[in-house]
Amino acid sequence: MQQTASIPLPADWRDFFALTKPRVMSLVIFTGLCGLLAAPGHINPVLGFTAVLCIALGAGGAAALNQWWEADLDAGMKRTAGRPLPGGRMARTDARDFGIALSVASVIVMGLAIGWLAAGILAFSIFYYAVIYTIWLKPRTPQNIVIGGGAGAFPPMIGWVAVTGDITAMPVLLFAIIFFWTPPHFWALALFVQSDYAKVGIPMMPVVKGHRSTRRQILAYAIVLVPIAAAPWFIGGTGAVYGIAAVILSLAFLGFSLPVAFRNPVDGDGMKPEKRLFAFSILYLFALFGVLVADRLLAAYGVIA
Ligand code: HEM
Ligand SMILES: CC(C)=CCC/C(C)=C/CC/C(C)=C/COP(=O)(O)OP(=O)(O)O
Repeated sequence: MQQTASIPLPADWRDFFALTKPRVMSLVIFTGLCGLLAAPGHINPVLGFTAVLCIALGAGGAAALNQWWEADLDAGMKRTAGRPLPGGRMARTDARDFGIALSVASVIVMGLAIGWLAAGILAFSIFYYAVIYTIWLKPRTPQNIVIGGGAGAFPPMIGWVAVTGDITAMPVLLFAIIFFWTPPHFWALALFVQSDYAKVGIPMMPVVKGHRSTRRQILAYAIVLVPIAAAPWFIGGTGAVYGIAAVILSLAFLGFSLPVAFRNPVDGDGMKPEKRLFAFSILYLFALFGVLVADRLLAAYGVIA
């Protein structure tokens, strides 16, 4: 519902910053930066910085549009009730305009400074998150984050394409890694904030199919992630440093998923395995993409073949 002008709206720059979901987007930006640094070829550092800035602005803009659309839902959940819109610190139209401005600016600057293929993928991922996921899938299907997860998987591809100008097997594999990582990442969290989603009628997997089915699906995605994460090495796109680290990290991810998969929680047990899996999912992606870049730098400086 639109807030009335009589309500004081003391929004300052901190509220606009919060609207970009900076903590979540830090990993989105990091994977975009790693895609750019791991790509073969050279990009002028100023242009490289511009490309990453555009990914950050686009992701932040999409996050603002997500919160513009979901202000009423966010007001109903403990985890999100303090955000700038449900907190009553910002007019809803301001969030919408801010989101549109960031999104449009990011795509135009990316197109003019870097290239229109990277800009096109950026525009599509903004549309994917703000419209396909937020407006269409999220309120309709428990597969919302499986399909919608595609939006968050594009940033490394955008970074890569900013350097090379074309889409090859490697950026597609980087996309696939985040695509298969997203369900265990999110469902681990959904298992311990399930009552919040149920309260506002969002059909997240644990709410619709129950926790047992969600747990088994987490395991299935964690299993598939092992070969997918190692695939850049199998196809010769990286060296053994990445390959071995990818296998170890992915087996650890599987190790964190196993206790979640076969657990039957009781009230008040703290949901520790689920919380550990969620925390490790974030560490996993930071580490995997970090090693991807390290592997490339080691090869570039002749430390490894
Ligand atoms: C559709 C896909 C996804 C969904 C539904 C999802 C959902 C969530 C939610 C609800 C949180 C809790 C954050 C909060 O309290 O506001 C979270 C945290 C987080 N997500 Fe995701 N996520 C998705 C994909 C991604 C992707 C693609 C990335 C990065 C590549 C990512 C990175 C993070 C990080 C870093 C956090 C921790 C933020 C913190 O420390 O507070 N997520 N995610
Ligand atoms: C370049 C570009 C556009 C990148 C987009 C990156 C992207 C899609 C990230 C998804 C991560 C995210 C904030 C999920 C939150 O889900 P939610 O919005 O359902 O969570 P909530 O319940 O906290 O609102």
